[in-house]
Amino acid sequence: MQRINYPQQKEWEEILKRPTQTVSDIEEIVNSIFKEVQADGDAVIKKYTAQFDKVTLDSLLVTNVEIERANNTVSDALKQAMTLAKSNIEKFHAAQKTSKVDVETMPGVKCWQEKRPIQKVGLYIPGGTAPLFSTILMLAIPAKLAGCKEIVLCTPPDNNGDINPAILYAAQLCGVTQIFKVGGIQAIAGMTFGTESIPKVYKIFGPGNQYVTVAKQLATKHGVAIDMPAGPSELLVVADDSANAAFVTSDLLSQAEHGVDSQVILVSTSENLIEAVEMEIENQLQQLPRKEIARKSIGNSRLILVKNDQEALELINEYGPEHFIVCVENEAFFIENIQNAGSVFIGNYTPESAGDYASGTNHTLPTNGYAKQYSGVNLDSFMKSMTFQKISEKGIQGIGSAIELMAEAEGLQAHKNAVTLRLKSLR
Ligand SMILES: NC(=O)c1ccc[n+]([C@@H]2O[C@H](COP(=O)([O-])OP(=O)(O)OC[C@H]3O[C@@H](n4cnc5c(N)ncnc54)[C@H](O)[C@@H]3O)[C@@H](O)[C@H]2O)c1
Ligand SMILES: N[C@H](CO)Cc1c[nH]c[nH+]1
Ligand SMILES: [Zn+2]
Repeated sequence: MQRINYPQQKEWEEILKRPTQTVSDIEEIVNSIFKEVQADGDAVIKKYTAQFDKVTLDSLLVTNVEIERANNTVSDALKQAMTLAKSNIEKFHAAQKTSKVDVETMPGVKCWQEKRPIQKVGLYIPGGTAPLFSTILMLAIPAKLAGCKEIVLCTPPDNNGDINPAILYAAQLCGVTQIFKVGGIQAIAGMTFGTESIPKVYKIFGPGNQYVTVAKQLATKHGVAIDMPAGPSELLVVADDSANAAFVTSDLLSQAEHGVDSQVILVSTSENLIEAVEMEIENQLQQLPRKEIARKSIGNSRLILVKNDQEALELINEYGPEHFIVCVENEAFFIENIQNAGSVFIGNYTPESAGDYASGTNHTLPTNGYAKQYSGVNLDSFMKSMTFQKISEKGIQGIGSAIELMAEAEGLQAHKNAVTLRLKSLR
C-alpha cells in the first residue's frame, strides 16, 4: 500500500485517482454488444455468455425446479441469517416512506404530490468472482416495499450454467418475478432493449464490475433509467490513535477483496497508527482465501498522513468515497462536516461489513466519486413522484391574470386563451 506523507493540495488529484477504466475505455465494446442484442436478442446474449462466462445455454430463464433445488441446498443457518438481514433492511427502508405533500398554494389552488412505484424494474446481481446474494436483499426488498410489479433479475451463470443456490433462495425469499442467467454488458443490454426471453424494464438497478457499470451508464441513452454508477467497491477510513489498528485493517481488506480494481484508503494524523496498519495488512492478508485479489487492490490503495482534521476532511470530501469509516476521538467533526460519501460507519464497533449484509442500510452505493451527486439506493429509488392539482372557480379567478400575463410575455397565446376562456365563463 503506497504511503504518502503530508501531500500538498495540488497533489491530491493524482493521489486520489481511481484504478478503474472510464466510459471512454469501455464504450466501444458496450456499444457493439448493445447493437447486436438490439438486432438479434437471445442468440447474441448466448454468444457472449459463451465467450465471457464459458458456458453454452439452451435457456436463459431459471426454472422452478432449479429454485426448488436451491431451497433444499441452502443451510438453515444461512436462511436464518438472511431472515434477520431481511427484517432489518425492511425496517429501515419501510421507515423511509413519506407522507403525501398536500398544499393549498392560494385560495382554491390545491397542489399535492404522491408517489407511485416504477412498474418494471431490473436488478443486476454480480456473480463474476463472488455470488453477491446480499445484493438481492438490498434491491428486491425496497422494490417490493415500493410496490414494483415486475422485478426481473439478471446474474451471470457459472461455467456449468448454474446459479449459486443462495442467489436463487434470496430471489424467491424477496419476491423476484423472473431470474435470468446472464451477466455483464449483455445482461444490461437484455434489460434495456428486451429480447425473446428477457423483458425490457423501465429502470435498471445494481452494482457490478466496470463493464456492467459503464453499460448501465450508456443504457440511459436508450431510454432506460438507472439507479447510479455503482462500480468497483471502495472504502476510506479516517482514524487516529483511538482506533484499533487490527479492526481498521480488517475493514480495509474487506473492501480490497472485492476485486482487483477496488481501492481502499486510510487517512490519519497519526504516524503510529499508519505504521501499525501497514504491519497488520501483511499479517491479515496472508490468512485470506482471496489474498491474490486483495493484494492487487492493495496495490491501488493509499495510506495518507495529513496535518490535521480539517485537511483530512477536505481531502475526503474531494475523494467522495463509497464507504466512509470514522474512527477518531473527535467523530462529531467528521459526521457533521462530511459532504460527499455513500454511507458512513462510525466507531470501533461498526465494521463496513455490517452495512454490506445486515444492519439495515443499503449497500448499493455510488463509487468513483459519484457520491458527490448521487444517493445510494433507497426506497425512493423505486418510485416516481407525481404531482396533482385541482383549481376551483375561485382559484382560477385568483391566479388567472398572472398566468395570462406570463403566457403573453412568452408569446404563447394558446396558453393564455386556456385561462381567458375560463375567466370569461365566470363573468
Ligand atoms: N458499488 C456497489 O454498491 C457495489 C456493491 C457490490 C459489489 N460491487 C462491485 O461489483 C463488482 C462485481 O464484479 P464481478 O466481476 O465479480 O461480477 P459482475 O457480475 O459485475 O461481472 C461479471 C461479468 O463481467 C463480464 N466481463 C468480465 N470480463 C469481461 C471483459 N473483459 N469484457 C467484457 N465483459 C467482461 C462477464 O460478462 C461476466 O459475466 C466488484 O467490482 C465489486 O466491487 C459494487
Ligand atoms: N461492499 C459491497 C458494496 O460496495 C457490497 C457487498 C456485498 N457483499 C459483500 N459486500
Ligand atoms: Zn463488501
